[in-house]
Amino acid sequence: MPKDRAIIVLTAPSGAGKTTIAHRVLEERPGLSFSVSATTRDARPDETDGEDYHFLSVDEFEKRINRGDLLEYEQVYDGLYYGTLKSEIAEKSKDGGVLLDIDVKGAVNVKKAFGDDALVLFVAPPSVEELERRLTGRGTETDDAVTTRLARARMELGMQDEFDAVVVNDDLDEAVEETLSYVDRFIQS
Ligand SMILES: Nc1ncnc2c1ncn2[C@@H]1O[C@H](COP(=O)(O)OP(=O)(O)OP(=O)(O)O)[C@@H](O)[C@H]1O
Ligand SMILES: Nc1nc2c(ncn2[C@@H]2O[C@H](COP(=O)(O)O)[C@@H](O)[C@H]2O)c(=O)[nH]1
Repeated sequence: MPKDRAIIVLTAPSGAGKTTIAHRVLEERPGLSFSVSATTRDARPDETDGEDYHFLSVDEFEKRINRGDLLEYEQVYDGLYYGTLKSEIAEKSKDGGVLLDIDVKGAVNVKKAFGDDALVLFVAPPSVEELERRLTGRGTETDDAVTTRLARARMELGMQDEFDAVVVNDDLDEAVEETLSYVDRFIQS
């Protein structure tokens, strides 16, 4: 029987490919909804406010924290805030399931909050060298930002055993298939 509430989290070091996998999973499973996070970073050229993120000022983000609107939040890189809005989870988790694309510490907090109602998949890059190639190739970060993200990645890779399963994103199609099989099993469990 399908679950009453389903929270699926893709977490990974920056650049491992979780957003790419998340988009493919949402295309393949249209019943799932995406949890649109709030952030204080600037939108990238291909990003849309309200679809990829809710882009907020620091002042607005801090007001939301003080109002208790956030399920979890982190200052992930360079003091930028990223967080999951409770309002994104409340209905979507009951209505076909919700997919979160969040950092590793946030994923630990979501698992603590939701226990068996949450499936947390760690997306691992095939190697740190490939992670660096992907981050550099994406062209969205400065060289300094790539260095910061890689330093954090080394710590995050050491935490992969804390999650429900690890999907190695080497061949993208295979990683998407593996993710879908975990998602389907979880939703039906
Ligand atoms: N299997 C793959 N093989 C080669 N390139 C890939 C693969 N998966 C993703 N990429 C590429 O790697 C880059 C990083 O992917 P993506 O933006 O999805 O990572 P991310 O984990 O969501 O990063 P962030 O946490 O910074 O948002 C993108 O340019 C994407 O096209
Ligand atoms: N703890 C949370 N982390 C989040 C959330 N939304 C996104 N993220 C993570 O931040 C980094 C950087 O993202 P980028 O889009 O600037 O490359 C990445 O690991 C995201 O997964 C959130 O709501 N909470």
